[in-house]
Amino acid sequence: MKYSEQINSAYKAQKPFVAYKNPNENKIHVIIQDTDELIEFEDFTASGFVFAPFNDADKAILIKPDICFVDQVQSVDFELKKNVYNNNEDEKLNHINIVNNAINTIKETELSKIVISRKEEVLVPDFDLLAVYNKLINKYANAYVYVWFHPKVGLWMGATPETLLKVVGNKFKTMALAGTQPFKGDINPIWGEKELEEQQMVSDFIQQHLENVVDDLELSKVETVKAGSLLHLKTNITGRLRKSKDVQSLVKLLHPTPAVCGLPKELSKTFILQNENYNRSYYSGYLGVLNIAEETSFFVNLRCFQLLNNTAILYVGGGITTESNAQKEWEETVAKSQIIKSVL
Ligand SMILES: C=C(O[C@H]1C=CC=C(C(=O)O)[C@@H]1O)C(=O)O
Repeated sequence: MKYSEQINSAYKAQKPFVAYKNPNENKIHVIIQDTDELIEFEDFTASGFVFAPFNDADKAILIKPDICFVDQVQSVDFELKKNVYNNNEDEKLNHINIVNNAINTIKETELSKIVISRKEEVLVPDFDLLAVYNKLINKYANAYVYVWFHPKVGLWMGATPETLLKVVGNKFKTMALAGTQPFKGDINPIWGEKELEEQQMVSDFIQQHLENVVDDLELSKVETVKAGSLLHLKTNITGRLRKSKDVQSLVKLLHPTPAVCGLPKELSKTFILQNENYNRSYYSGYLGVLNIAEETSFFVNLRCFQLLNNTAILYVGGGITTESNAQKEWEETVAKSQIIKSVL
């Protein structure tokens, strides 16, 4: 069977499933659970597909790998929708107010970065799961592109540029991702001080925290990476785990990353939970395979949406520092929302 048939039949039968494509791979992996049991994820020695929320207070879910399947990506020809701008003045004002509040808080406290996000609703009366998923796969080759479904939770889909953690044996990889500018044809553009500093903070944080729990920690030079119509700054980070059970402590250290939460972690998380005025749910959580074929690969749930009846709920955010400009931060979230809107 093709992956499209696997996905369609699991969805129709209301079975929990996930399909994903790793960055720069031409394969779709499908994992299906045979029952509709909602399995809470707590045990890092388990095997399956993890779907974890931003806030640990919410439930992380495990899909059991009862059926596993790999297939080639199907290529599709299509036009991306252009300039699907958000003209909702209330949403804009609300976001700008929270961003200004974050900038003032950073100036007055020991916080140096807070990631502020928002959600946006788009009506999708003729939503076609496979058509949208195939567009995301074909458009975002270097992203991790997934569709996840549980009959007791709902449907999520996304194309994320951020790896939380990849562990094979005792070797691990992670990344420090931050800073955004639109791609205008040059893959090596000049970056502003705000973006360079923001990314450096993320790198420093990861380095300081990992030094105590891993060996041979190495950080690459900062490079520019393309995520659809956007560019980000990234440092690749590699090392060796001291004990295999350290995966759990590594996840605890890294999640939520400064790319989705802020610095210091607990203070920025508290600010987010008290001020964002909505529930991020699984946006900026993490997802991926745990102990399947000796591999654990988790990605941060960015550039994603949730399907609720006939509405796609998109989630977008950006890192705020003292150098931020609230109007520009709003525009950055609008640009990020295009990644999803252009395929809906
Ligand atoms: C929080 C998001 O992006 C993060 C990842 C890369 C660059 C980011 C930035 O420039 O602010 C964000 O930290 C999002 O897409 O919702």
